[in-house]
Amino acid sequence: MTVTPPTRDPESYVVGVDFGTLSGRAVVVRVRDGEELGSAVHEYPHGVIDRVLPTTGAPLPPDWALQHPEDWREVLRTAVPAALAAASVDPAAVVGIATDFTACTVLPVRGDGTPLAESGLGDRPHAWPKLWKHHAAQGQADRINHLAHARAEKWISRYGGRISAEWQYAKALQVLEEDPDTYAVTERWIEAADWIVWQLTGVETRNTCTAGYKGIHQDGHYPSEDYLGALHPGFADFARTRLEHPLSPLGSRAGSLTAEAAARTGLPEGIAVAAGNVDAHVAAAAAQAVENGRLLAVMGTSTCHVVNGAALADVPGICGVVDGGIVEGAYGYEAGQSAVGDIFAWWLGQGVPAGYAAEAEAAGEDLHQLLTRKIADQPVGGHGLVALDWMNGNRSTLVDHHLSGVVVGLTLATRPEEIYRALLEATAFGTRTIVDALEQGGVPVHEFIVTGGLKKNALLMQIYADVLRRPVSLAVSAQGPALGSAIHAAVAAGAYPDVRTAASAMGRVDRAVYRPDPARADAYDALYAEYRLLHDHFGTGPDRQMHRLRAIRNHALTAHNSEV
Ligand SMILES: Nc1ncnc2c1ncn2[C@@H]1O[C@H](COP(=O)(O)OP(=O)(O)O)[C@@H](O)[C@H]1O
Ligand SMILES: O=C(CO)[C@@H](O)[C@@H](O)COP(=O)(O)O
Repeated sequence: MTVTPPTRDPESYVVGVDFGTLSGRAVVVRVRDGEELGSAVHEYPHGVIDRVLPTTGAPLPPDWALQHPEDWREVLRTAVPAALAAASVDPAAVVGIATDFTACTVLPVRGDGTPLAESGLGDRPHAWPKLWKHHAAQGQADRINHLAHARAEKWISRYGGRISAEWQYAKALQVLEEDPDTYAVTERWIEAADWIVWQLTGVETRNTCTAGYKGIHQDGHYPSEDYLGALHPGFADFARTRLEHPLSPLGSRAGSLTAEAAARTGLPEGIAVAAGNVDAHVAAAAAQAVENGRLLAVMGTSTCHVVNGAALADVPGICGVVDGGIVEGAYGYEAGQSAVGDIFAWWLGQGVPAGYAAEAEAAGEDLHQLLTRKIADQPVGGHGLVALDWMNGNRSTLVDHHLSGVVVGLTLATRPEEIYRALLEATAFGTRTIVDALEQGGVPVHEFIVTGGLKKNALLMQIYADVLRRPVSLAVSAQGPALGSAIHAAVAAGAYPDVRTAASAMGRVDRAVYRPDPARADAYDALYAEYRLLHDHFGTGPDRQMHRLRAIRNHALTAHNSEV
């Protein structure tokens, strides 16, 4: 017997889908007020592919990170219907869907959008989608930056003076140089943010956010053929042949849901599909952080910092500034830390004795909660440690993924929870460096707002308030990016005239939940000074020790892999 779910009509609803690093989350939201009625998560079966290629079992070189397109399609097939069921709304009342993605997660495709990895080239690593944290193109990024400065390319200052190895051009150039046959059959090079919209609408579109921040699209142009050809003669036509496409502004309607996508998701055919977006930028709407000076830190596996400004400023070390990159009518600034929660998770996986796991289980806690509780009352500096937050390289403000982690001050008395706290603090110091760089570069920051999985750690939030000497506001939603996408879906469906209006009706924020304590803030100033000494020594000083160690590692592993 088919049970018809109770319907809350005549309300209308929208669906937001957030494609993260390890899973995709769908949320069903009421258009009138942003109420979240149901959600569902689908973990990617292949997760992050960083050890062996699934098709052949061949080992991947160091610093590689790939994903499987089928994992993303499965989110549409499973999480969207599950969220609809959890919300108990009649699918016929859903008027739009929007998606956001990690970035720069990018893939080579045929002219019809078929991923190369799924069209006969599955045994070639370079045919697979490269995840944002694929860091094996640092050499290409270094050359991109060197040449841009040598030729005084105007756009380089919009990217803090350095393009990251995580962004589109370094990754594409790596394909061309290491697997020219795969590059030759790449008809389009597309952000996963736009590819997923292609799956929903059946037509290719490109959004202003990823084109601007990750695709070096500034003032209406991609980098010139002259510049690209000077990088590599075969790269000259890269932007014209593989990227060029009219751009869709954020919140605009990219197209309509096809019959096939309707069958896959359980949503009505023909509803609005919004232009693609990035997980960090889209979340600003959910946290009411679209007004100038409200900086949103999206804190999870990594942290992205996004803030709008009225004026165009070139800020050294930021990821980028894009006109309308977060919301129309403002310059959107992005900066970031390539690992935050990932660093804490690394430590729990490596450095915690078995007895701690048993203690956590007995207390009904996870290890994050246990270590946080054990160390929460220690006075600032009581562990005698300072760490660098570069275990996944440094995105801002050094833009160098061959930098690595450091913990200074270890003794035989150092406890696991003390290292955990030093790592929490290191990420706060990294954020202080970024906020200071923005302000010194001419981008005012009036408010610091947090969204993402880490906002639930009260010790971490208090450390950020103390280290930054600023109140920390919290987005209300536990699903910042997915709610942000839902807000963009409402605009694309015509329910609101623009994203700002929709954000004020559908977004929520709790202001100044954590306030700085002056004594702790003073104590943190002393530790921050120690952090800066390490930062300058390893990050900008003449001693390139971290780069030498990376080269020694790569040489050893490459030699070993070619022997086995
Ligand atoms: N209580 C906690 N304190 C600190 N970090 C945590 C805690 N619980 C989970 N994490 C970290 O949060 C990260 C996941 O954040 P989340 O926002 O859910 O994911 P994503 O960034 O992929 O969207 C993981 O790296 C995990 O180590
Ligand atoms: O880099 C960006 C956005 O530019 C993020 O998508 C990337 O750091 C991944 O974010 P998550 O940590 O998975 O939320």
